[in-house]
Amino acid sequence: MIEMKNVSVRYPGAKHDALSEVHLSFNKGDFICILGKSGAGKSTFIRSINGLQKLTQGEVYFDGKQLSNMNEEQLRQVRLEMGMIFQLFNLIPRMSVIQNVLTGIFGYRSNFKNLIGLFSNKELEQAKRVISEVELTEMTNRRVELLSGGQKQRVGIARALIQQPRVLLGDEPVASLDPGTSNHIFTLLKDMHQRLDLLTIINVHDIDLAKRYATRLLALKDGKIIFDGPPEEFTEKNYEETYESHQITF
Ligand SMILES: Nc1ncnc2c1ncn2[C@@H]1O[C@H](COP(=O)(O)OP(=O)(O)OP(=O)(O)O)[C@@H](O)[C@H]1O
Repeated sequence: MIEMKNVSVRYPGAKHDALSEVHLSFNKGDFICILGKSGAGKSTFIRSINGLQKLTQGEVYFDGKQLSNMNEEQLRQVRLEMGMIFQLFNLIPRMSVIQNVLTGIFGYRSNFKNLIGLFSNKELEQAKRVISEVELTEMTNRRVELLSGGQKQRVGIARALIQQPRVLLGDEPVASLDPGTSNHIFTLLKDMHQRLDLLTIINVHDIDLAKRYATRLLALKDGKIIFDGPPEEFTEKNYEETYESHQITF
């Protein structure tokens, strides 16, 4: 479904690659968690998958089609098939839950309809359905700035789901949440993943969460993949290698 061939990213002026020679493929049904300490390249990795990040080298393919050969319209279509959730939710605070969720289908509609906020009954029904799937029906018309962090992230998930994606990407979606709420969000994500038969790829700091939910773990260090396998094979030694801190001498 997604293939990364020899992918590297180096930011302008940087001495090292943020992502270095990554060769991987992902299939429907994989629930992948990406581990790595701060700066390891996790966000760069996620953004490379949906074409948000320009590559320095290599190629990403979605259903066999090369992202770098696509025009803006084709890339927009690909991004509609890849829902994304974020650490800081990326919601519009003064708008209601349902208004935020409906922004998820802006990519399918004309700018004019988006501008005047004209939605069909079918679109409103779709929005209500995904809001109920994330258990927020009672909050449908509440402004999102009045919600808790966990509720905001559930709005973020509903906004991704209304796109009817085949791939769900998460860039540290629980990093701002407490452990109980993080666990609830992951339960919800795993449930969606199985019900909709998605490919899910999520960056996560918390190794316990990753081990509990992932079917496949990836660990990144200095932009390189240093582990790729089932969670039960991720050993203490792998952990130390992934999170090893560099000694700073003064
Ligand atoms: N826009 C940018 N311009 C220059 N350097 C960047 C940019 N974004 C990231 N980097 C650098 O690239 C490397 C990888 O960053 P990235 O954000 O992908 O890591 P990360 O693992 O997601 O970190 P964190 O967990 O702190 O979010 C880091 O050294 C970072 O400083």
